[in-house]
Amino acid sequence: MADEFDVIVIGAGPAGENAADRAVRGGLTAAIVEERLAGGECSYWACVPSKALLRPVDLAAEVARVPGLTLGEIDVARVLARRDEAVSAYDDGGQVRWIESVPIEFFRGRGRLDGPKRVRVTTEDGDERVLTARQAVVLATGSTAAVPPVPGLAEANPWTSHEVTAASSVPERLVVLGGGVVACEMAQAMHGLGARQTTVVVRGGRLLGRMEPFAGELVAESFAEAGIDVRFHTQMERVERPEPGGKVTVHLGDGPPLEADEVLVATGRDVATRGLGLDTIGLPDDAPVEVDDSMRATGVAGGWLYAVGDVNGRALLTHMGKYQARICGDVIAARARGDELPAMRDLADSYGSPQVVFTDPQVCAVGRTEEEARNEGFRVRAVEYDMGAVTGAYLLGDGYRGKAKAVVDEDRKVLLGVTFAGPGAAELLHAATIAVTAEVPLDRLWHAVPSFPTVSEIWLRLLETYGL
Ligand SMILES: Cc1cc2nc3c(=O)[nH]c(=O)nc-3n(C[C@H](O)[C@H](O)[C@H](O)COP(=O)(O)OP(=O)(O)OC[C@H]3O[C@@H](n4cnc5c(N)ncnc54)[C@H](O)[C@@H]3O)c2cc1C
Ligand SMILES: NC(=O)c1ccc[n+]([C@@H]2O[C@H](COP(=O)([O-])OP(=O)(O)OC[C@H]3O[C@@H](n4cnc5c(N)ncnc54)[C@H](O)[C@@H]3O)[C@@H](O)[C@H]2O)c1
Repeated sequence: MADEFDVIVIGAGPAGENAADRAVRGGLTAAIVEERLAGGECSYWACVPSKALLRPVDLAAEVARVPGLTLGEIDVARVLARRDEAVSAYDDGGQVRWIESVPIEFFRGRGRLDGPKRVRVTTEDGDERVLTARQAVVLATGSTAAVPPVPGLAEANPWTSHEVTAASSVPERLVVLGGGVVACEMAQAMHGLGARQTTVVVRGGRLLGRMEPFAGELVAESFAEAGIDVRFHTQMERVERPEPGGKVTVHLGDGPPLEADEVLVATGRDVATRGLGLDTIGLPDDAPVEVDDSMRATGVAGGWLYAVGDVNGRALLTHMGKYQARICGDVIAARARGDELPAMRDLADSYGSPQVVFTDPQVCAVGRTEEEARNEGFRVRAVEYDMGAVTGAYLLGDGYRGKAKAVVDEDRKVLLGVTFAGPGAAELLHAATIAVTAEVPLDRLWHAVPSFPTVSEIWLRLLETYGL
């Protein structure tokens, strides 16, 4: 095996794999270093298993809304088996074969920067090898679950996204800490699969605090109806678990303690930079790796270091990491050829990344919220519409509840952001992403006629509400 490549990527998650792939497509040689499983968090402990667990729960909610259909018991063992299939039973053979077919050289081991353009790889057995990059090193090491310093919490060995997505059984009583995306999705999945007593402990007053407020309100209503107990404005003060794996007692800032079989911590992510050798090149190792819009790390002499995906802290989403990676691989190949192509720049992150939260109701958004747009100084007008009043939504089931909001830049008459919250709303998002990213003028968007009777008629209603 060679020790010298044009590009060396550390981390074979979705971002790392795409960066290496694009560099090779651009005519370069590439190696990728992965300490665990090729495919990264997303494939085994995040997006893929969480959605495999949520799908039956989502479908059960849909069935319950259609008169004449009756849902039987969810066969949890089969749901878990399908999740195992979705994560290839935690075997990355298929991914490694794809990597090698590109061709990208695959190194299993922990990668660490060892000075400019050098990567030290340590295998599980402790063998070491130093690889040298002719053009660039790309950091794509992702992120890990953050565990806040609540007394007794770490000692109680709580679940994080890793354990909950890989669960081999469903706890009867679950306490979830956090009110963000992981907390909402996994509380819903676990509750739907049998965690009959699910309590979500939220320090603030909202679920999904980064999105338009109505989104979290609709999810909270749906949780209350389903019997998920959401405690707002509550702190987790102390946790006790005298027996490893045994019962957990969670003490809150107010009210009686909660008894549970498991605690899930879903309070955000730490970027995976520790021990990566950033100190060998004068960068901090406890913060996201700052990059410019070509994904090149700032403040590194010679400009040979790049960072894509969660590790640069721009947008903690698989599709955005992959997008950044495509830009990164193309830029590295172009610079190696001596081209400096200004078109290859990250524009999408600055518009506001699209995101789908797979709860019931589904929540999806792209661009800026009204509050963000106003804070950034845009002259804004926002319009809202009740999605349940759209014929296509009504036909999806009884009691369809949902809401949509469009945030308009009044100076340019283009959309700055769109949010939908409602059952099945996920597939509405890409139209919004195109409208926001392509800055389609509203009087042009008016001529994009939605089909009857689809939920997409919400577009027509939003534009009519705006005054078109
Ligand atoms: C429960 C959950 C559900 C999610 N669902 C979604 C979703 O539905 N949609 C979505 O877009 N996003 C979702 N996300 C976010 C998504 O998982 C991340 O944004 C995505 O995985 C980031 O990709 P990445 O390639 O940057 O990093 P990762 O997927 O974290 O991959 C990084 C890889 O680098 C390896 N690595 C780290 N350090 C080293 C080292 N020193 N040497 C060698 N290898 C190393 C790791 O082992 C890992 O394989 C979810 C996250 C969680 C926690
Ligand atoms: N469907 C999806 O797109 C999807 C699904 C899951 C995760 N993700 C991504 O993964 C990332 C991580 O998700 P997440 O839910 O862990 O993070 P998050 O940032 O979305 O939410 C973290 C939550 O924890 C709370 N919190 C933080 N510190 C706390 C503390 N000390 N005590 C109590 N509460 C605290 C925050 O107020 C917030 O409600 C997100 O940025 C998201 O983009 C995406």
